[in-house]
Amino acid sequence: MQANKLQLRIADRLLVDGLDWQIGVGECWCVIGRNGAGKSTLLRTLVGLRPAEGGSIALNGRALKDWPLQDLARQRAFLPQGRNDAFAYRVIETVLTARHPYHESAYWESDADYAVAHSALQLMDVDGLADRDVRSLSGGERQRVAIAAVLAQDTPLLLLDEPTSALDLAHQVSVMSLLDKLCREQKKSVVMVSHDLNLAHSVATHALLLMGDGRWFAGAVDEVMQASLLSECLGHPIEIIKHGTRTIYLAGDSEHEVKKNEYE
Ligand SMILES: Nc1ncnc2c1ncn2[C@@H]1O[C@H](COP(=O)(O)OP(=O)(O)OP(=O)(O)O)[C@@H](O)[C@H]1O
Repeated sequence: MQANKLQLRIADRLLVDGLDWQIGVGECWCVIGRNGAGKSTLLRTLVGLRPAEGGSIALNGRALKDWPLQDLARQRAFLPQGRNDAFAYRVIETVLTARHPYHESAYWESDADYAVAHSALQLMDVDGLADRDVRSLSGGERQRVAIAAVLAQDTPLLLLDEPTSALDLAHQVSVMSLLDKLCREQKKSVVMVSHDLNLAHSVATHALLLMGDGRWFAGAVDEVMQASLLSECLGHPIEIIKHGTRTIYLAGDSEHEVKKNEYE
């Protein structure tokens, strides 16, 4: 996926200005920024759920707006930030809806669709909940079912808005290692929003920093996830500690606050 001179605005605020960005095969991008910086707006624009205010987006060299919806649904899957379950669907049914892009004329899901859905639920450690009403799930269980649906859509590009929100520590780590595996072994591309710098750094190959005033920085994680840039981006001092091969990000002393959030 490629963004050219992308501009995003909401009301009188310029969120992203002139974004030139290429998401390559097998890359895992983490989008970082303060609350309200425009991360979800960017993901929703990349998915095609809202128009850009300027510039263009292309997928496999073809403008996003020129893709038929069914074809697009075979190329990219989206995990939005929140869910509101109005109806009493079973868990397996919510995951099976992700297989609709593959139904040409068939009305019912095939055995193969069930197999894909169950295997996605297993990967997320929620296969035992397949027959439960989604409205009865805990927040973390519901989030894992939603990620299972994204996996069952089986697309080369995954756009995930805070995939680890509501997950316990063990499941945060297992989701990150699964994303890492999907990128490395299956050459999927991932774009995820995360507020957890350590988790993001553990899996991301690249990072996009949204500064909240239209400016942005994109590049390989170690180029972009630097203390000074992150501190400015997040409006709070960030310290970096090297521990063996690991890089650990810590929130610094707030007495030395970097720059107040001007847009809240
Ligand atoms: N429909 C809308 N009407 C007015 N303002 C909106 C609308 N949608 C989004 N905004 C504003 O646009 C800004 C960007 O929102 P967005 O959801 O993209 O932020 P974010 O970076 O994802 O934040 P968070 O970290 O809190 O999820 C916010 O200030 C938000 O209040």
